[in-house]
Amino acid sequence: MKVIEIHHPYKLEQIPQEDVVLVLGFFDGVHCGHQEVIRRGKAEAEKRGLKLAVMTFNQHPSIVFQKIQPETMKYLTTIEQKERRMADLGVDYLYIVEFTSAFASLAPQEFVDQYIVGLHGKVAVAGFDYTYGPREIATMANLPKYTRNRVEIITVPKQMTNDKKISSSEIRELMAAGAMEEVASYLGYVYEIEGTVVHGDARGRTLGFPTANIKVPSSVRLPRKGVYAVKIKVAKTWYLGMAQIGRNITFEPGRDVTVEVNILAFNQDIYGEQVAVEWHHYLRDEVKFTGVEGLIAQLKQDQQDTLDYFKEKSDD
Ligand SMILES: Cc1cc2nc3c(=O)[nH]c(=O)nc-3n(C[C@H](O)[C@H](O)[C@H](O)COP(=O)(O)O)c2cc1C
Ligand SMILES: Nc1ncnc2c1ncn2[C@@H]1O[C@H](COP(=O)(O)OP(=O)(O)O)[C@@H](O)[C@H]1O
Repeated sequence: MKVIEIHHPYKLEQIPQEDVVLVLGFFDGVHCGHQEVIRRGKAEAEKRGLKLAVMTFNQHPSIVFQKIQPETMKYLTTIEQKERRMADLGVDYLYIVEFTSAFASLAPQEFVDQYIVGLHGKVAVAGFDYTYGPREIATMANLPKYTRNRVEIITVPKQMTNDKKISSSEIRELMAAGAMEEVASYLGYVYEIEGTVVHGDARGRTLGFPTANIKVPSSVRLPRKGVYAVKIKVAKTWYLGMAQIGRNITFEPGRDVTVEVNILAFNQDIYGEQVAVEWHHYLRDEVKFTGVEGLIAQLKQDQQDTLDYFKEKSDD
């Protein structure tokens, strides 16, 4: 897959000179609904012997339209995660357009001329609610008016599970509730974050439960605070772990939220490693203990609960 980063206006030499099926969307999370749209594009591309291109943005349009501060936006996928999932879905060209005011102010006709026809889109595929300008006029229903027979248009209807629309906002709500199994069923994979192992207060080892403190970019959306059964990938190997997203309230009231993972049956120095954490199951809320004994007893219980959870899952 070739990644093409675009800053409006693009340079002609950036655009591959071949016809493509072009799939449009922001695709935060690349969830089951998104996957369906992209698979539809892939099928159309294969049918016609064309390459598959996807156009997404470097940041969410609401940063420009609703004047949201970029650092407060929390995403389900980083650009790198999105790229990997797109590559896995068989995308040939991934356009990442910088969502700037200049780009946002394109009229629908300009957008279609420059960013669908101009990117050699012979077929445009998007979800039913895709917009490319003012909500009232820049709809999928109006797209033929602007493409004027130059492009075949395929609108993918909303994808449902249990009578609910699969949407990034629904997934964000489930994340805020810690409902990670449901999150996984909507995403089509277990929610995953990536970060670097940094130094903490070196207290974990004194409790008998060393924890890898994971620094994640501020744009990464974390599940609700609490304790989870997780899997963690260290140097290409996956391990079981128990994690806490919290403030270590027993020791340091008021400190920032940290992500820490005690890796089960593991004893290595991994400071500086890039790791990935899969959030499988919410176990409990963070508790303020009156002494370390209570915390240690609870950590032993968490370890057992984690093992039980994964054992039950593998028995299914
Ligand atoms: C699975 C797990 C559960 C935890 N639960 C709690 C908790 O309920 N209350 C709390 O104050 N700290 C909890 N902690 C955080 C410990 O207090 C923390 O790991 C310890 O202070 C070590 O911090 P350090 O890595 O900065 O040295 C938990 C940590 C893990 C890994
Ligand atoms: N089972 C384990 N789980 C997590 N980290 C471990 C484990 N065994 C050893 N380590 C190492 O110990 C470090 C954590 O020890 P800890 O005392 O909690 O210190 P810190 O406060 O710096 O995180 C980890 O970053 C890692 O390098």
